[in-house]
Amino acid sequence: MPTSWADSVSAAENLAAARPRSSYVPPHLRNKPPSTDPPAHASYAGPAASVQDQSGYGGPNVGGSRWSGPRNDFRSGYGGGGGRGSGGGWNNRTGGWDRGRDREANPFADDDAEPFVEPENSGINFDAYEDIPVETSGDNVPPPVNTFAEIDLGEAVNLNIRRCKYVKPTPVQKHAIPIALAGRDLMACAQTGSGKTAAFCFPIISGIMRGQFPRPPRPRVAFPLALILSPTRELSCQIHDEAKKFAYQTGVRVVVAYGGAPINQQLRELERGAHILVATPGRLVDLLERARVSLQMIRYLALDEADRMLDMGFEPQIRKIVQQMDMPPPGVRQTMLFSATFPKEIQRLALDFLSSYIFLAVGRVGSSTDLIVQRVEYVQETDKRSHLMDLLHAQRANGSHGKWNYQKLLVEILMTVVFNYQQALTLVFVETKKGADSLEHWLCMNGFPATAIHGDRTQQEREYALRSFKTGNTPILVATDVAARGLDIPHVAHVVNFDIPNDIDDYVHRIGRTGRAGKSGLATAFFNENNSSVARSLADLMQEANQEVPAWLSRYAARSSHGGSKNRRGGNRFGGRDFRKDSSFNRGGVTDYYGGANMSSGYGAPGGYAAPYGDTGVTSAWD
Ligand SMILES: Nc1ncnc2c1ncn2[C@@H]1O[C@H](COP(=O)(O)OP(=O)(O)OP(=O)(O)O)[C@@H](O)[C@H]1O
Repeated sequence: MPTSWADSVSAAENLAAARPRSSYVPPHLRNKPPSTDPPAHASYAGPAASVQDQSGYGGPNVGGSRWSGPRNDFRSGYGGGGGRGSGGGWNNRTGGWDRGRDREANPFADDDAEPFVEPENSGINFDAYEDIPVETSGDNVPPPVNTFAEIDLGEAVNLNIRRCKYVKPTPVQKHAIPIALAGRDLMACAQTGSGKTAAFCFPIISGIMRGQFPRPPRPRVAFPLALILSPTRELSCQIHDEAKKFAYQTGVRVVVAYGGAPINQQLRELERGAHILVATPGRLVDLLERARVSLQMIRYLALDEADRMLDMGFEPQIRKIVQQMDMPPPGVRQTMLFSATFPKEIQRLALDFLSSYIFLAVGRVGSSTDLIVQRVEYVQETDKRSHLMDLLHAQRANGSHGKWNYQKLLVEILMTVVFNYQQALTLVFVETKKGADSLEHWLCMNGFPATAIHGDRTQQEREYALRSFKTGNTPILVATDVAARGLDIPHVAHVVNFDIPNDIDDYVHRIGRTGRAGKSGLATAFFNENNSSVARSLADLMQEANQEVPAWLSRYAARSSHGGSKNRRGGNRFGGRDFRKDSSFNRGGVTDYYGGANMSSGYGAPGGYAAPYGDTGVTSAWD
């Protein structure tokens, strides 16, 4: 008898291995009554409605009209049996991608070859997340879980969780997964590196596995059931890689589409069928305009880095994709927004995309994790390069010499990283593409193995640079904000903000490339007069993360708060979480949220987004 979740997964794995091959049940047949071989989980015998039953959630918007309306139409065409005559698509045993499932490449194969692999993916300080404050708001919030065993994700997904070496869910997973499995819309804010990708992927994969959907109506057109949008090509690729691991041998097919790469190959992949499409907005709009993708069967929409996706640069494209094509409206599809930062004006804007959503904040909205040791150095513009060189020299010598010395703590962190991983990686953020090229060149000329990534490089160059950095061949990466969000590079020990961003949220995301999954990291910022507009929010952020704030920075902060900070967060950054709790929200005319009213404000409506960021310096992260 299994005594723990790990034991039961292990037992299930043995069982799966022992089971004869012919007993494999493809996903489109899993909800059918059992023939000779009973399903592993009784709950899998039902359609999506049984998920709600399990959760205990009985809110009006889910149990009632939300699910009984157009969503039922989704399933009504299912069950016609047989494969499709031509083309790809799921539910087709003879002609579509199902044919190739046995040949599904093992996405875990590389992990075994990974030289730095750890015995379990629990992180050095994973328990550091346990005490983190969590806030949820909205109607009938489903209760959190403590273990993966409590969540019925299905046998195949459980096996993949084990293959990922995830021992227990992270706090955002504990809360977000039950909410998503209950069919609820969600706006989730949790710190960088805290496992948000799995938090939206697991429920999507599980929902597709247990759901019943009609066959795609047209050949050569992809009709994904889930769409995951992210702001950069590299992040989309990473989410695709992760999702393929989580979906391995579930029968759920994940396809990625992003700009800068040949479209023909992506079209071929799409033709073979895509349950889950991970995409950057620009390439997706292209595919939609070519009528090679239809969104009419979308059942799940996830926006990763949602605040970035809804800010000025991306908003028109997102509106086009979500509101002006053939995607089902809020309430029919399930929408999930995730980020580490959620400015209130973006929360307000997001109302247009959500239906009676739950707001989840793990830690304070927009805060950084205190696993990252943050240092701010006063460095004049002209001295930045030599200062960086000192810093890199000190790092190369494991912190043991050099005029730059961050005392004992720094040495400890670097030594830990060096001893644990042999190869500590350093990510240096600059503001402009030209600046990235020039700093990369200068570092190389001075004997430091550096490469660069920014929006003016070809996709091939970008991918090469990232690969070379990840593998440790080039342990210094100079980057613009194109690498600021979402990228999960395991051995980044040090993030240097050579140029401090104008937007404190960008700073939060940049430093979040280290100190991930419970491990500690170091972030150094070069501050000077040019950054005074961000002094206040930087000092507040550091204080909140229990970091030492230099006295000179506090003086800058005091000065900038008198003069009025240009930073978009202004005074309310640390004030609240769910903006629906603000009195100004209720005064804005959208008063009836908790009564279940339709919140959609539309363009120019009183509750809509009227306050663009102003000069945010977001020049290089668009894909
Ligand atoms: N339950 C878990 N146990 C152990 N490790 C986990 C768990 N969930 C996720 N991870 C690992 O944590 C790391 C960070 O996860 P992820 O990239 O999803 O973070 P994130 O919250 O999306 O970060 P960001 O805000 O930077 O996008 C990844 O390496 C992932 O494999």
